[in-house]
Amino acid sequence: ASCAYLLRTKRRPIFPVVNDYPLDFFRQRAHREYRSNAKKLLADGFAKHGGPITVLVPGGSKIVLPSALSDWMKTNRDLDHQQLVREEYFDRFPGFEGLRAIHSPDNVVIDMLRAKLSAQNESILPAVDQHVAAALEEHWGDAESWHAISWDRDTTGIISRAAASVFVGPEKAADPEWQALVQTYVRELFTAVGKLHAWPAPLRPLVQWFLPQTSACRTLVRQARATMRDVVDQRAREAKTAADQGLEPPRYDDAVAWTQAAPNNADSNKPEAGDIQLALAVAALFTTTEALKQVLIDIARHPELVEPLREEIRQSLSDRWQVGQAALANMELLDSVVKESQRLVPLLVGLERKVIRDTTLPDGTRIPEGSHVMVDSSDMWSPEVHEEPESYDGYRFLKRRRAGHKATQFVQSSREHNVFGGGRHICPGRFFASSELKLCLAHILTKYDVRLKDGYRSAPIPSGFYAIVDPAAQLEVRRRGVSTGF
Ligand code: HEM
Repeated sequence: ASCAYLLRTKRRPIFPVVNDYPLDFFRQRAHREYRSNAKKLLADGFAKHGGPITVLVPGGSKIVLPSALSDWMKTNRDLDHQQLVREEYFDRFPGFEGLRAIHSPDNVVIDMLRAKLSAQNESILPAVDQHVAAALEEHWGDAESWHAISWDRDTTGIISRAAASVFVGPEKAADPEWQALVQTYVRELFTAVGKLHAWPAPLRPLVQWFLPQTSACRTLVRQARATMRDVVDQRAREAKTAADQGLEPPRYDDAVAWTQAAPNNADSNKPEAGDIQLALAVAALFTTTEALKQVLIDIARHPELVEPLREEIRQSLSDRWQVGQAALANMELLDSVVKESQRLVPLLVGLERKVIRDTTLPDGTRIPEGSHVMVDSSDMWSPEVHEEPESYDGYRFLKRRRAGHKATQFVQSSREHNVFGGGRHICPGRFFASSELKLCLAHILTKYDVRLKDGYRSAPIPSGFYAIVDPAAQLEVRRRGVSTGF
């Protein structure tokens, strides 16, 4: 047994290990504690050691640094987020092209998001607004009596369509087949990644050929590529016809058009249009849907927030439902509510990086190449940062904003709230996520009442350093007697 232990321990951990137990030769207890008790492991570890710690996780170990080292992490070029995605999400496997395209060498996806989905872009908002309205009608219906929604389908469906209005454009945004394709891809891909992690690393390249989820991903990539080739070809034909007739070609304001117009479009390294669409869905769908789900649960649990939010939405959009960036920026209480919901889903770590060459902490400790590092996120629920940190206060960030604190807005990442990461890899989709969420919630709160099923208690499900919003939440809704506008 000790030989097994020695074989597994490739290198001695440089920081104290917080889940190393006597006689736990096969690390069963270490992994169990990590999976179900990580919050306490980290809290106790930092209290005891007062500095960086190591946590044993299935397949290896991870270094967690105190949040005081966030700025060091953000600016350190020896640490890389892309390498982490490459290794931890297996982006070289066939079928995972949608993941690979996020970090394609020409950076087409991230450059496009930074340029086109900034806080300034107004032109995309009407399409998002229109698709959110249509998706809500389709998924939540118009029954004026209380009825349960299908929790995952009827939240994912709205975010997916809101995003598609900007990602894939008018031809496919409302197409149920396309919606099913991208949603299934994201689900199968993340499931496949989880399954692959359960296998020893050397076997994964073989195992991936036999998992049903990876096989589904390969099929879906082929379908996405074929569909998007048709869209691109059709647009090229339209442009040619218009040019032949001396007319202006139709204009498109979506990710298909933006990436086609990218300077290196002719580059043979450029990912296919279908891969780009899948990449956008991989980055945008699960994250934003999780945020919507949690805020819906929190609003249902705090009905006292509903009227003030409705009033703020009414004032921001005016009686004519005038959607624009200024209107969204005026929804300060809503912004605070969404950020507060995000604060309490216990994502225990942030700024995950791979060490791509040996690096040195400010105190001189060397961290070797290949290490997996991240920072502790417990400032989000620390009594030193927040009053009554365990309780939900929708006004929390609004009050902090009015009191002159920094980084109080949803899109602002900081040491105390690093849910969007930071430094050169900071989430380039956060402005869009904010617009989508605000528009969804503006429609939902204006048109629907929401509540949790009587007696139902909901809590996020922790899984190691991460957590998912309650996947079985029972949300009931009813249509109010109000149409769009007011
Ligand atoms: C509430 C929703 C979202 C959350 C919580 C979120 C969170 C994150 C986080 C934590 C990172 C890693 C940053 C780092 O480690 O420094 C990230 C990266 C990224 N996000 Fe988001 N994200 C969200 C929505 C979106 C959306 C809507 C898009 C696309 C429109 C998007 C696109 C990306 C991309 C492309 C990256 C990779 C950046 C890079 O590697 O340089 N995200 N996101």
